[in-house]
Amino acid sequence: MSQKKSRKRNSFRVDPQSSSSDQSEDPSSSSERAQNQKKNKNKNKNQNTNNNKNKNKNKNQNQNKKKTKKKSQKQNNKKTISTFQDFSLDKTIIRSLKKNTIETPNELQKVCLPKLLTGESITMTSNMKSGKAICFLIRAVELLRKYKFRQRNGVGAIVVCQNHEIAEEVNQLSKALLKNQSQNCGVVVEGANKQAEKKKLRIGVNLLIGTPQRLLYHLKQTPELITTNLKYIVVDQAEKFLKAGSDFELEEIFKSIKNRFELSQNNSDQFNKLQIVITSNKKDDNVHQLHNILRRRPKKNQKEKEKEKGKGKGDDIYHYIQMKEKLEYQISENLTQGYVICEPEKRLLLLITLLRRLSTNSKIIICFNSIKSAEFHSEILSYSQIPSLLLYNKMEKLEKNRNILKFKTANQAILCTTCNTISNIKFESVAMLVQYDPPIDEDEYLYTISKFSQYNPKMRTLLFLQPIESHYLKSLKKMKLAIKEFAFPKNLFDYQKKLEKMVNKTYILYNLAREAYRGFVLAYSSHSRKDCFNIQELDLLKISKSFCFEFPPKVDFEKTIKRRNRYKRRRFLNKKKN
Ligand SMILES: Nc1ncnc2c1ncn2[C@@H]1O[C@H](COP(=O)(O)OP(=O)(O)OP(=O)(O)O)[C@@H](O)[C@H]1O
Repeated sequence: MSQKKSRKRNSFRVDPQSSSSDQSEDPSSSSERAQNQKKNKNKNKNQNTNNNKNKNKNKNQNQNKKKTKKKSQKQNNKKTISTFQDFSLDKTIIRSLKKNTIETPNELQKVCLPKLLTGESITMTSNMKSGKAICFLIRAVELLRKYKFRQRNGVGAIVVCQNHEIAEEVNQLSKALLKNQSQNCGVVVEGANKQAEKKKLRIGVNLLIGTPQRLLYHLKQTPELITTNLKYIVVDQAEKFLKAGSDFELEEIFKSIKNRFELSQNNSDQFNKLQIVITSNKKDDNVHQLHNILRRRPKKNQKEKEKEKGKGKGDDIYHYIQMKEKLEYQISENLTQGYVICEPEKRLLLLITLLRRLSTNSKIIICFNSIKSAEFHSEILSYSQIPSLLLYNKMEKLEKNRNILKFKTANQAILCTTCNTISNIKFESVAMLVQYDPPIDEDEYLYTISKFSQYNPKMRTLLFLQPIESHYLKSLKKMKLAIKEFAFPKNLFDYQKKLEKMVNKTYILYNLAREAYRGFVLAYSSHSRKDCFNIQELDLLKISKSFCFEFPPKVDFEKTIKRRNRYKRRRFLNKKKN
């Protein structure tokens, strides 16, 4: 019994190797053992396959879990980004956004802001007024805050705008966003006093907004302008630069910034670290390529490009975000759109005649292409006993609000303004919108008309065009707009000589007229639609008559235009050489 017990105990303890030694000792039980071994082997096999199956199951389960996690993360991201707090922006920025009635981010901002806030360079393409400026300005303010910029640190961010109207608009938005911050912003544009700008730059500007020529001037001629701490550059509405053929000015700006970095010893690599943001209202292949051109990357062979593609490194190290390809506007069917073709010298007389006939019991808005022009016309209308209100973005807030309220509550009123100013104000019961200077392009025309038709479906619109601007009309008609020609009135109010005398005698009026004339010509020369608005074809003698001058006054805009032409010629010759 003791032996049996010991065997039994051993059998529990024996390992597979020792069993082979047992076989040699007891051959009669070998067949049973072989069968057992087979069974064990089969069992092991089954166990292994089961294990493998379990492993695969686990793998699949893990993968599924990961997928569901990612999905839920994405869903969470979509769900969570509903307010500006979700971007973990500073409270002060959110407060100033709220003050400007910007409480929830729109679709574009939900996509672009996270990328901008992580310091990525991007190109944003989307419809007009879709919140691009707000998006890049939030990043600028956040960046200046983060690095605790002081005036002595100089410029931390630059925004390049195509014309002074856009620059002023961006400046207003930046001022609103920087209200609770210790950083400041400044604008440098053509037509403004250079010495005053230099003085401001000497004291220190953290967010610098400007038109390309004036920016270039200060980069080259103002050594007190500190750019060694620059972190961020924005090119706003890049398609307009390309349309106007002024992208070479952008290249020059980036070149001189690079030179400035190279001159300061410690910052030789800083140019490559710059965050560059490009915005565009239209999808354009050239806008897509602008990033590499501005970065001044050396051109690569086909082989090098293919090699990089294989490694997963493209030439494009920035994100291209396109929200909507086509602009969608809704224009009320009851809206009457019209245009009148008018010789330049008769524009003002036509406007006065029209207003005299129409202004009883109706509200009329007149859009001009520059603030100075709006100011002058408002003044000259009141001298001609047609009282009018004035409205522009740069105005003092109190006066601006007062004028908006006056116009909104009046039964009969005339408002002189610029296109950019009124685009975001809700005006109701307006009888007529007069576009004394045509909007920059068809899209802007459509945008303003559709905005107004929302609140004034039975309104009339009137576009003033000169005979040399017939191309503009063609492009409007291509968009299949129901725009018809209004007959030119036979008896114009004969007032020209009186007006000229009045302007000549009154010092304030004369200065206003001169500034308005200058503003008009500068705005005309910076038009992106060169096929429609060609400064070379503009008859300055006739135009000066519409500003109540007998002869064109002496103003220094020719210098800027000449300089621009010189740049273009040089660039054209360089291209030819290459
Ligand atoms: N999330 C938002 N909520 C409410 N209003 C907004 C929002 N984003 C922008 N806006 C308003 O829309 C208007 C247009 O915004 P913005 O100037 O940023 O657009 P944009 O796309 O840069 O226009 P542009 O076509 O002139 O380049 C501004 O008055 C701004 O206050």
